[in-house]
Amino acid sequence: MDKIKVAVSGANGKMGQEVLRMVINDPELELVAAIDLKMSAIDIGQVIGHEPIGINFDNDIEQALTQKQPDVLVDFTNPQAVHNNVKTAIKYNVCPVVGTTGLQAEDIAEFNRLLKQQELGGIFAPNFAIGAILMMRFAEQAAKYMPNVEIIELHHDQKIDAPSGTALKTAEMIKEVRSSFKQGLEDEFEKVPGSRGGEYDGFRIHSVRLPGFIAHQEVIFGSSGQVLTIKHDSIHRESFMPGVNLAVKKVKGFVGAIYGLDKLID
Ligand SMILES: NC(=O)C1=CN([C@@H]2O[C@H](COP(=O)(O)OP(=O)(O)OC[C@H]3O[C@@H](n4cnc5c(N)ncnc54)[C@H](OP(=O)(O)O)[C@@H]3O)[C@@H](O)[C@H]2O)C=CC1
Ligand SMILES: O=C(O)C1=N[C@H](C(=O)O)C[C@H](O)C1
Repeated sequence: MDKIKVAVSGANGKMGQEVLRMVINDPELELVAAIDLKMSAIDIGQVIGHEPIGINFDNDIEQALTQKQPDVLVDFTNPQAVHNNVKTAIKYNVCPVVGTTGLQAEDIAEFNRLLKQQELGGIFAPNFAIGAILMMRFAEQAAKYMPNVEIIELHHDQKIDAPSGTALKTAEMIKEVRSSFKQGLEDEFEKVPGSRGGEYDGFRIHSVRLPGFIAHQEVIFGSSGQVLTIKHDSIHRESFMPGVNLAVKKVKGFVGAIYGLDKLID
């Protein structure tokens, strides 16, 4: 069987390096391009404790994709870079597997349209960790019975976007099953602006950013005389790799955009 040819954008980032290791260690996959800013100054082989690879591209996604003709582009960059990367991938018939967060519903809709035009599949997953996917599913189930809810997400202090993509996806899933209403007192006021967090469909999302954290989320449900907390912790970025690996292997099997890894799991 032919190996799946994989290009990685954001290759020198925290997630990108983990993806390079995962791809290199899977005999069914072939790493063909590592794309990042200032890439030519870096020995990416050394960065990930591997012999020199010699497939570095300096943020020239077009050159990387035309020269190396990958089957799949895995993108872990930032909310500014991801649009152009995805559109370029689709233009060159490369299936995008995107972990980058900060995308809006309109972006996914546009990617879906472009993917369908080219008869390609694409996966856009705010969280690739199976534990986080279960946490979101359990929260969705709980919200049917306990509609008073708040989300607290906690991440490392290098994270650009807030709330996290995971918190937003959780909120969207809760909104689907919860009758919309505003929680708390009508005349509630904040003595320190922002102290009650961001409001989404009448409930609150809180974002904590501190060194020491990787990626964590609690979904807290309260009702009369009881509290239910559903909590997930990614304590290493390895936690995301089985999900990325699954997405890389499945993305050529359908047409259009899938939003959320839960759609690939029974
Ligand atoms: N879906 C999931 O399961 C997960 C998603 N994420 C998301 O993935 C994204 C990346 O996270 P993380 O690895 O921690 O971030 P990092 O900042 O560590 O990595 C991002 C990398 O992308 C590079 N970059 C910036 N612009 C471009 C571009 N135009 N082309 C190629 N590379 C570029 C950056 O370079 P430079 O530093 O020089 O700017 C950096 O090396 C975030 O959006 C985060 O929320 C993170 C973890 C899990
Ligand atoms: O930036 C991160 O680190 C993470 N980002 C994703 C998000 O925004 O939900 C996934 C995970 O939480 C780690």
